[in-house]
Amino acid sequence: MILLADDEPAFQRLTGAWLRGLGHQVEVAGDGDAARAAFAAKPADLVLLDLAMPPHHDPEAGLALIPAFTPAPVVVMTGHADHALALKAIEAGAWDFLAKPVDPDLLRVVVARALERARLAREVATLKAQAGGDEDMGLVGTSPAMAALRALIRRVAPTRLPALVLGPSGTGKELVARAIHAASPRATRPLVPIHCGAVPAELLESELFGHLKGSFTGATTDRPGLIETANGGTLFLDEIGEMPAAMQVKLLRFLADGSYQPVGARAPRMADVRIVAATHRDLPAAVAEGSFREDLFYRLKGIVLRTPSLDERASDVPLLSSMFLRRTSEGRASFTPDALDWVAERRWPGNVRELRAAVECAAALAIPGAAGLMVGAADLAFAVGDLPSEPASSVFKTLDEEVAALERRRILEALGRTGHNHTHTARELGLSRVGLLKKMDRMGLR
Ligand SMILES: Nc1ncnc2c1ncn2[C@@H]1O[C@H](COP(=O)(O)OP(=O)(O)OP(=O)(O)O)[C@@H](O)[C@H]1O
Repeated sequence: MILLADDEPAFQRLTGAWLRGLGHQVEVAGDGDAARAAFAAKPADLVLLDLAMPPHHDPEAGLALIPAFTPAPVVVMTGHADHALALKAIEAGAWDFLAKPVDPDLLRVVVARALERARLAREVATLKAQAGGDEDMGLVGTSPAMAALRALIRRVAPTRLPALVLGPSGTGKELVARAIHAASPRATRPLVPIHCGAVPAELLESELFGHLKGSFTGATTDRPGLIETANGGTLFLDEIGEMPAAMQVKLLRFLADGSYQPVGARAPRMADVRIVAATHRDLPAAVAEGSFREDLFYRLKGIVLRTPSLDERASDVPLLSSMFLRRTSEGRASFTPDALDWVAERRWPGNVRELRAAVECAAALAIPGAAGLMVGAADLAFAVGDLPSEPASSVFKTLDEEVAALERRRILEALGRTGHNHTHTARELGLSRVGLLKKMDRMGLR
């Protein structure tokens, strides 16, 4: 189906007739809002978009609309002299452009190419999902707990049910959300993550639902929210337990009937979005103490998936460690035999995230020897701060070298803890963000 978004009735009739004559189904929308609503109700395979439509008649507003149709290819229609605008549209994600008045032969070719590209993208995504379905779905581990988790993901993925991922910090809840999306029929559409605790409460509504121009100071253009961006796909609400009470009500409404209201909009809009939420918090306890709405909890918990702590799947630790080492060193480093025993014996309260940071940090600190880059137990112990002395594989010649190694270690550890968030890392280390970035540049860590 092709969505033809243009406000001129004569153009709608003529172009619509050409396209139908070529055997396509056509849906017509006369302004930006109608185009979005039509796409939300039934995502088209291709969008033909006039950039200057009501109510703004402003090409910039037209450009801002383009991402709303992801992943359908968008062909923009511009005036003959509007080459610069057409190029801007391509930069904004449009697939191609047609100059008005549209030449029917060119229209036929451009439409056929765009539809073919959409078909190929769908095919690639389906093949990827099928191939991934037989493998580890991005979740490394052969323990029974991981096998059970993967089996549940495969059963849940094809449904529309909301999923709630619970488990301690650093156990792969976000990976589970990604795996559900990738194995679902929505895989060709976007997966949009948002960390509910990281966005200030007063901005969260506009971030999720979008806003209209002029709805508050600083709202200089219409801006789609993450729900609109995720249309047809999946919205991952990370740390749902941090969601402010006022937003919990609005989210509940969206979960109940798929409707939401952008800030400043008069009428509600609809979107078809699957929700996957996650938290390391005890949500039933939050419900019991009144900080999380009970009705929202029951809506979210369509299916509950639990990510096991590393303690519950200790047999996976060596496999995960080897995988992280291979990835971080691009296959150039290996563990000495004592290293794998060491990782298997140690407790990992920060779970996979801590293990990953330790391996990456040890690999970065290890010094190549005659046998290549070998990472030993002492390097790992040094990396996690279990050993106050220097790594076994290195001998510092000068105070500067020792200070540099310490600096590097502290930065890598902090990056690991904050999930590579530069602002949080800088704050933790008492540096300015720019100062941290400069140091990382100097150390080749970016
Ligand atoms: N089974 C796994 N296989 C490979 N990598 C994993 C696995 N589980 C976790 N990881 C890695 O561990 C890190 C933490 O994972 P993730 O962010 O998904 O955890 P989380 O449970 O969402 O944490 P938090 O509750 O702190 O948000 C990531 O780097 C992720 O790639």
